[in-house]
Amino acid sequence: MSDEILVINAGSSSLKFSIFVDADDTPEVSGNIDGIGQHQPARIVLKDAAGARLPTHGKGEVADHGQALLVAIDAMAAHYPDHSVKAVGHRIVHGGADLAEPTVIDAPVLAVLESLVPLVPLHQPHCLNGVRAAQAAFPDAMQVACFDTAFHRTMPEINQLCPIPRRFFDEGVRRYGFHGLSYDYIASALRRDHPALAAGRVVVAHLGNGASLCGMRNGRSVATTMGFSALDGLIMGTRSGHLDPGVLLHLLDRGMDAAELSQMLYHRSGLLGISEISNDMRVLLESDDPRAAQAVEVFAASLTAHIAAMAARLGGIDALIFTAGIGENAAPIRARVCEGLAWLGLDLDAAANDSGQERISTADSPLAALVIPTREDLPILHAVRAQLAARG
Ligand SMILES: Nc1ncnc2c1ncn2[C@@H]1O[C@H](COP(=O)(O)OP(=O)(O)O)[C@@H](O)[C@H]1O
Ligand SMILES: CC(=O)OP(=O)(O)O
Ligand SMILES: [Mg+2]
Repeated sequence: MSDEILVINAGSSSLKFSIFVDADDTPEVSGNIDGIGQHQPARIVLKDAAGARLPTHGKGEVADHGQALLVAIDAMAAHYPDHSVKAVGHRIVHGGADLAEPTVIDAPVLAVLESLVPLVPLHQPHCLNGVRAAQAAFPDAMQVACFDTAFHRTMPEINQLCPIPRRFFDEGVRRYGFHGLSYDYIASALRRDHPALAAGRVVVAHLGNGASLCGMRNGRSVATTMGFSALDGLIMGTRSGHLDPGVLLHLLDRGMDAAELSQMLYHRSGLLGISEISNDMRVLLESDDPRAAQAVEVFAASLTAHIAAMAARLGGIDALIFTAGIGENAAPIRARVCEGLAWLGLDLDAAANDSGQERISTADSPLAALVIPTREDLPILHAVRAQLAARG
C-alpha cells in the first residue's frame, strides 16, 4: 500500500487526471477523458509512467465531471489496484478577488467557490463537480484547490481595469485572467532551462481549446488576454474571443436573450462558428473546405496581432513561447504566426519547427521562439505536497 496524490484538471468538456506515488514528478497513471456531456461516447486515454497507452474499457457517454472522475478512479484501480489516495489537488478556474494561494477545501471555501459560478459558467461548475466527487470517493483525503486566476494577481491595476464605470471594478467586474497554472509551470520551466530568457520580456501563448496569452516580465504576469471571463482575447475552439460589443447589443436588440447569447459565445463561435465544420484544429488543418481555411486564417491573424499588442505592453519582447494542444502540435499555425512577426525580429527555423524541436527560431534570431509542453498538473502537485508537509 502506498500513499498517492491525485491531481484533477476539469476543463470545459474534458477531465485530465494524474496519480503520483513517488517523490518525483512523473505520474504513475495519467488520463484524459474527453467529450464529457456531449451526448456521445466519451474518449478515454490512459497512459502509464513511461507514457505508453494503457487499455481502457469505458465506451459509453459520460454525463458530467463527477461521473468522469468515477471513470478515472475505476480506470486507475484496474491498473493500479493497491492504492490509497492521501490528497487530491484540483485545478479551480476561478478564485475570485480573495483566493490566490493554494487552499485546503472546507465547507466555507467551497461556498466561496460556488459563489463564483456565474463568472465562469463553462468551467467552475465542472471544477466543483470534481471536488464533490473526490470528497465522496476519498472522504479522508485532503482536498486542495489551486487557482487559474492566481498567477495573474501580480498584474498592475491598470491591466485589471475594464473601461466601464469604475464602480463595477469594486463589484468584482475586473480582468482576472486564466490559464495561470499553465503559465506558472512555463515560468518555472524557463527559470530552470533558460534563465536569461526567463529574466526578460516573454509572451506565452497557451493555445488549447481555450486560448490566451500571458505577457511576463521576470517570470511574473504583467498582462493577459483573457479578462473578466474566459471569453476575451484570442479566437478559440468554440469561443469568440474579443468581439465588438456592438454586435452583442445588436443581437440583444433583435430578441436574443442572455442565455442564447451565452450559448452562442461559449459553444458555437470561434473556429467552429467560422468554419461550420469543427472546433478541432487538427480537423481544420486537414480539411480542404474553404471555410476551414478561412477559420485557420482568422485564428492565426488574430493571434499574431494579439502577440504584437502584448509585446507593446511589455515594452518589447525577448521570447515567444508556444504551449498547449495547438501550440505544442500545430506546426503550420506556429509557422504562420512566426512569419507574421518577422518584423519584430523573429527569424523562424522552418526545419526545427517542422521536426518538433524546442527552439524554432534560428540561433541568431533577436526574438527567440520556443515550444514548451505545458504541465498544469505540476504546480498543483507541488502545492499539495507543501500542504501535506505543513500539516506533518
Ligand atoms: N497534432 C495537432 N495538430 C493540430 N492541433 C492539435 C493537434 N493535437 C491537438 N491539437 C489541438 O489542441 C486542442 C486541444 O488542446 P488542449 O491543450 O488539450 O486543450 P484543453 O486542455 O483546453 O482541452 C484542440 O483544438 C486540438 O485540435
Ligand atoms: C479557462 C479556460 O479557458 O480553460 P480551458 O482552456 O481548459 O477551457
Ligand atoms: Mg486546458
